[in-house]
Amino acid sequence: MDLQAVVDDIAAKLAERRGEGKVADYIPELAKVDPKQFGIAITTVDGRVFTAGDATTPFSIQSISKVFMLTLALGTAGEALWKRVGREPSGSAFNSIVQLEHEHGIPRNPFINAGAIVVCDQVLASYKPKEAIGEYMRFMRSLADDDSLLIDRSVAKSETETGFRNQALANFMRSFGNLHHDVDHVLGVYFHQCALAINCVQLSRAGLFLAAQGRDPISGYSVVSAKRARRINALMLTCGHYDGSGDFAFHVGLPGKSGVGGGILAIAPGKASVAVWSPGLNKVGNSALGSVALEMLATRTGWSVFGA
Ligand SMILES: NC(=O)CC[C@H](N)C(=O)O
Repeated sequence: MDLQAVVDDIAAKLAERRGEGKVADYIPELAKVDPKQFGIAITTVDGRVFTAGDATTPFSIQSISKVFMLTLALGTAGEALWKRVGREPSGSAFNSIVQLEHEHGIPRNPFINAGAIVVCDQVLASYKPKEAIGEYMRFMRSLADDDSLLIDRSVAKSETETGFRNQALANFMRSFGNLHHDVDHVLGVYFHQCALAINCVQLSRAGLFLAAQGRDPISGYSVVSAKRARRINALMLTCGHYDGSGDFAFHVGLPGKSGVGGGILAIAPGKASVAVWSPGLNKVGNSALGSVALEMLATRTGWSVFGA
């Protein structure tokens, strides 16, 4: 299959739809991003890279970071993490608080904000806040095979100043005893992980271990066990798009994780890691054109985990 022709065709077909959706504006710094951008990058398990559009323009990783922080937290806490966070789709918005009261401060899954905040708290059991961010950056640079990755401090600051909802979630969980560290420290780590600037090429490279049974097929480095990679993919499939997870499985059929920066990481197990980016979001907070692009890709490649 000519994957370069596939991504070129997707970018060409979506050219006139650039700007669809609504850029996240609850984080003031993200509201400044030009919505008419679109990029796609595929890194295959045999190390080939195919790109089209704005594939090397950096964007804010936002919630896609939750996949990588979860990987780090499972590395330090192992299965004990699952006592503090569930593995069920929430059927609610990414920043919802409603289930937390009924479920005694235990978030539904690690990919909604409440769950990701618990994951940060878990990482702080092993590292001081600055070290936790340092460890995350070391991990991301090594996975992306790119030492130039940086956190966008203006995005982190913007979210620190306006993250009232996340503060509410963190304080609420603390009241149930499911947050063990200082709320400001936990959120400091969370906001900085979300503020990582990354482009489609770097992101598709960073996710490659999930397409290759936990092992980076290019460096040969074992990131996680095959079982853990499979389980992270399962969580991405069921919970990676919040209240749009069912629809994403229906249309695309790949484990995926979205972020309000407009990026989506999708994993085609045994085949490739794919990153798409377009800042305009649909009503559940997932990239509008990014979702369409991945549906086109899945249709053209037959890569859906549910069959061609
Ligand atoms: N869905 C997202 O990407 C949300 C991440 C964002 N940093 C927040 O906490 O609101």
